[in-house]
Amino acid sequence: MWPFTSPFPAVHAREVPKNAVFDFIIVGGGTAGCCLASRLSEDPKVTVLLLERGRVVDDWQARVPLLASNPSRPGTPHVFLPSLPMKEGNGRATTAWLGEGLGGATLINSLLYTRGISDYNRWKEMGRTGWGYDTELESYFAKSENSLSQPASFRGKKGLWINQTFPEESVFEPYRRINEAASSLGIPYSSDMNSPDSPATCTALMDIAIDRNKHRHSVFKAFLDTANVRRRKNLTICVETIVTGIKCAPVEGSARPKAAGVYFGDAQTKKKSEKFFARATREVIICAGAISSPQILMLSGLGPKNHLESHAIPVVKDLPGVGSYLKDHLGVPLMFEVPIKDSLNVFRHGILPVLRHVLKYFIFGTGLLSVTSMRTTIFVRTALLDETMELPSMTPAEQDARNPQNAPDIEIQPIATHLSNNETSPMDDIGVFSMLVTFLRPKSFGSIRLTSADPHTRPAIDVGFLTQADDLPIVSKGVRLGLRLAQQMRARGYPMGDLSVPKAEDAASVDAFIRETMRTTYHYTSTCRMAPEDDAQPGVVDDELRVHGVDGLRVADCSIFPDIVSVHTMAPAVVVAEKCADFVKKAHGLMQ
Ligand SMILES: Cc1cc2nc3c(=O)[nH]c(=O)nc-3n(C[C@H](O)[C@H](O)[C@H](O)COP(=O)(O)OP(=O)(O)OC[C@H]3O[C@@H](n4cnc5c(N)ncnc54)[C@H](O)[C@@H]3O)c2cc1C
Repeated sequence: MWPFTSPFPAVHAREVPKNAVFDFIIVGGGTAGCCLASRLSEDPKVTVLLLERGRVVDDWQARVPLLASNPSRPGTPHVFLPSLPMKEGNGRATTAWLGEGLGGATLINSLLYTRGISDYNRWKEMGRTGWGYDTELESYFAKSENSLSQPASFRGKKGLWINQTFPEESVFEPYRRINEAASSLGIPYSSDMNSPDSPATCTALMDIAIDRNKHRHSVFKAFLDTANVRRRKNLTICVETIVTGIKCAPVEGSARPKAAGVYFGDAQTKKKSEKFFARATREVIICAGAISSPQILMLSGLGPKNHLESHAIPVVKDLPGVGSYLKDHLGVPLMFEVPIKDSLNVFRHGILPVLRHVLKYFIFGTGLLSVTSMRTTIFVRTALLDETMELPSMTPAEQDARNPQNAPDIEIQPIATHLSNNETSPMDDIGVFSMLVTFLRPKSFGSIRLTSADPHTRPAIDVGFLTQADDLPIVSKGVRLGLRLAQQMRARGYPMGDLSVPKAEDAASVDAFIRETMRTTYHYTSTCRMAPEDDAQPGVVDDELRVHGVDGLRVADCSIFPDIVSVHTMAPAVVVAEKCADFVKKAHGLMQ
């Protein structure tokens, strides 16, 4: 039992034998990569190499749900990457945050498990065969999860990845108060927002990926459990290793090159001159996330021709879609002063609250440390709201969560702390409650571009927020909904002072506030879209995630989303991996 468990069986780049050969090589041991490595290595006859840039992080702090997501904690496996200046955001940058370690973003994220339903039916309407929700993806969601709280038959009970709800939402008074406020505006409550029968516009208690011991259930812990990995002699996990490119070799008698293997090196930049290569006899699958997957493709000569030539990278295949359609959910934080006991900042007020919650966690598995900072949420299709931000009664057709027309376009995420980007803030010492007004259906898109042909240099991130005119009015309505919720909370006697809100509620003041405060919510997608090459926004992979024009090469992570989903992106990333595993097994005659 932890802390006496044996160390995780991972190796480093220089320990992989020279000219090693594997059936499958997976690039990136993040959310999708861990799941895929687990599925492919279930078959002892195939060999799998998983290469991950970050470390194995499995100390006690990494297991405590709340602590692990604190970037100021030394040892948090993450990187911050400032974006390019936002043209529509007064030239400010926003900071992308990535989890870098075995488990990827699930090492540091809020663990909220949201499926999205109509999103996949929209993908199907866009022409993506095999990606609708009901008959095509629901079983994959169920396969990966073990839902401890939700009884419905479409929720998985035997999967490796545990999630549960925490009925203690009232730990923070504002969470209970905001739900009451939403209800007073006519927004219905859903007991399982992942149900196809839930109203699409709703408030909900979230499912959170936390195990029975109240430990963070990252995909690393779920899919690559130490004992399991030890038994799998056919799975090699290589960490602190950066993949620098894919070798695409010509194939005799074919116009299409084949992915023959992977170049990699030590992720420590000081040792970057050491170079290694491993050969893949069957496939290479890139799971490096929506920021890095397009970077790796471009470094390998797969991307927009002119861009590759500008970095003197020989073009293997002109793929204009690589990195070209980055989508993300922009967030606008509204912040209010509340009593300190109702805020996570209570931890900064003396040792007693800290001791109380540490004891509660380690003795009973309860208290603030046992859950991440979010518990409830509000999803709204703003077109349904009237001018006063109230929701007139919805028809059954308007509530149908399967219908893409009904997908929410705004989420109001209640968070019991401030959302200042500064390392220290005057708001550290007072009670703060934030509503992160999150825009779920952007038309705007940005891009990922190389800044150098050196794989150790991070790419340029242009988030592209609000570059399409249709987006701002919806974000503005979302902000006004947030302000109306605050008004309702106050009207019911909850003391809230304004800390960061628009100066006034007229359109100009709200728009100015949005431009001054908008930021990423870390849901990067669609940089290697699943779409045909001749799509209006050219695709990178086909409906079975194979890279156009190259054999033996797939991409499987959030980058392949044909369009961003209107929920959080962790569970959808896992479903992409589950689906990819079956594509691969089928293609190589490995289906049981
Ligand atoms: C702070 C934060 C909070 C979030 N909260 C939630 C939430 O509560 N719920 C939710 O649903 N979503 C949340 N998200 C989003 C969600 O977690 C991610 O969108 C999703 O997990 C990404 O999965 P992925 O497989 O595409 O990429 P990742 O999980 O990012 O995995 C990519 C992996 O590839 C590795 N890699 C990259 N480049 C290389 C290379 N060159 N060589 C080798 N390895 C490489 C990386 O180190 C990483 O481990 C959050 C994200 C963040 C950052």
